[in-house]
Amino acid sequence: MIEIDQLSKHYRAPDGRLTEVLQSINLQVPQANITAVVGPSGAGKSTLAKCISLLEQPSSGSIRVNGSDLSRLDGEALRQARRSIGTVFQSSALLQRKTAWENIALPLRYLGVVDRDITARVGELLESVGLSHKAKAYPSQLSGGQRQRIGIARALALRPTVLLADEATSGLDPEATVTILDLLKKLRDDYKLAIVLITHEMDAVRQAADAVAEIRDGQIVQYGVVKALLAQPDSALGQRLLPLAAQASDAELVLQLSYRTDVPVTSDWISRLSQQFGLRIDLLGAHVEQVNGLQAGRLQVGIHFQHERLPLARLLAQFEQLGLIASVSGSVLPLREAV
Ligand SMILES: Nc1ncnc2c1ncn2[C@@H]1O[C@H](COP(=O)(O)OP(=O)(O)OP(=O)(O)O)[C@@H](O)[C@H]1O
Repeated sequence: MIEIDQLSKHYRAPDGRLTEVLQSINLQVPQANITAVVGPSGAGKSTLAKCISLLEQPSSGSIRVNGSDLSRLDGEALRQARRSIGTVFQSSALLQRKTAWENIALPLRYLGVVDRDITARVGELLESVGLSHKAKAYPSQLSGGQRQRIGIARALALRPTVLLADEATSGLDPEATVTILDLLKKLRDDYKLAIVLITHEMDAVRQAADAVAEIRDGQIVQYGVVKALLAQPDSALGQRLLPLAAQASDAELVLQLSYRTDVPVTSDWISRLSQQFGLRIDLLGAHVEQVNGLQAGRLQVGIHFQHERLPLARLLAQFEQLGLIASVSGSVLPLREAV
């Protein structure tokens, strides 16, 4: 488990002025969990990654891995501590003149592990990233996604409990991205890894993350469990996880809907509701996907009341029964009247 507590980082410019890059960051990633950190360019993601990978010392605050504070160490203690955190970056940074096998073996060689144990461990790692057949290939003979998988195997060589993946899928094609994200999920489950996934791609968050934190101007401005965010029609992060392009409507009431994650939504809900309450329901936009084995969806609908106006609370309750959480995003009626 990694616990980041009140982490701040500032840089001092040559003229003595301070630039506050991270301010009081709190983030916990338990074992067997992938937490994504998203945010716009310049928000502080790379600086956070450097602090987690112990390349930079925090100005204040702590970073604890399995209870021990790694942020105040130096020398041999720091070298030892680094082993509990594996890192993969955007470019897999493999040595070009060494084979995939030799690249993975490097951290073990530096540590003085005996040859027989290196052979066993590298074999195991190649298998866990699905590339046993590429042991003898050089990086130039591998695809971008395969290089990244070898980079992940190397990051895991010393059996870390935390894996930091900093833009690990940026620049990969969609197919390779899916392979890497599936691999991260498998490693999370097999090795109970706490994975910090730094990314600017919401697709990656949707496909792989259990939780997501949004960082802006050096601060965490939103945090949530992905499953819960997907079921919140009015959460900004949830909306970005399942972005929706909806057409305009002249309906009396426009509702945002999200699938509840605990009740399956039947495909005929529009006709059922329409018939039951004499409504015309226009589907203005929809984004429905499987997310971590769950059917997740965000929809926008326009409601025309054909007969009497149904009280809003009653209508929302009907949606909820059908497995849809609704919130009002537009109404031509004063809402008081609609209620
Ligand atoms: N060594 C440094 N000295 C001074 N300012 C720095 C230093 N490193 C980063 N910064 C500043 O800190 C802020 C955050 O930078 P950082 O690289 O962490 O952002 P980021 O979220 O990773 O952006 P991107 O997605 O573009 O990589 C930026 O305004 C940057 O200029």
